[in-house]
Amino acid sequence: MELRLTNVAVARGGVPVLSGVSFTLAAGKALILRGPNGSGKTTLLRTIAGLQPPLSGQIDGAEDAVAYAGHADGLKAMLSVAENLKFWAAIYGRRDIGPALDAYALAPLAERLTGTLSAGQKRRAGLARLMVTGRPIWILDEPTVSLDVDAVEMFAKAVQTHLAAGGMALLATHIDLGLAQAQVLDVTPLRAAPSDMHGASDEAFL
Ligand SMILES: Nc1ncnc2c1ncn2[C@@H]1O[C@H](COP(=O)(O)OP(=O)(O)OP(=O)(O)O)[C@@H](O)[C@H]1O
Repeated sequence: MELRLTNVAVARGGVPVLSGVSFTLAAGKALILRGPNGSGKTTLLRTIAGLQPPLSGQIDGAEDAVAYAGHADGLKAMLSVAENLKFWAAIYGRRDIGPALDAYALAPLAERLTGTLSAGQKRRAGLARLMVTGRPIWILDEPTVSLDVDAVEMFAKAVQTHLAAGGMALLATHIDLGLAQAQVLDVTPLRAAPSDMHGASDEAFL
């Protein structure tokens, strides 16, 4: 199994931000997107995750294979950590949340409402979500925001374990996670967009 992008172009707010993106990600491999703020990393990741269509080009291997962790943690504030993880596991027809709790040292917080967690604790619970999905391709947008040094290590270990089991990871991050298997893709924006983008938005809720 592999993820393949062929000549993909993406837009945000109706304005093209990236074009000509091609790569292949094989089982056990990671790809790190690098580029300045606003260069289109999030837009590309959202497109691969199926949250918006590409402008043009071909994306193969993503359908039913992707678990996405964007800027939001994807947690229900009024559910506990364990309830959130069980909810996500159930969506993907799974039950076991033990390894995810262990990987992110969440057992002591398992019964806490996620709305009462610190930012870093929430982020750990949000990342643990990916593990319970059983999906092979993890798509992660700035996953280490709010994480302390120990939590970054937990995350790097979780990704390494996922890759070692034949999974794949696509990450927008500026942190060195020590992923020996990682390729780096430098994202170059088509043009400086802000002046073109007055009032344009493709989000239902901002
Ligand atoms: N909801 C939106 N509606 C319209 N335009 C948007 C929206 N979100 C982002 N943009 C614009 O799209 C372009 C690409 O943004 P994107 O978030 O993909 O960049 P990024 O590389 O992920 O940036 P960062 O490193 O700051 O997270 C930017 O010019 C941005 O201002």
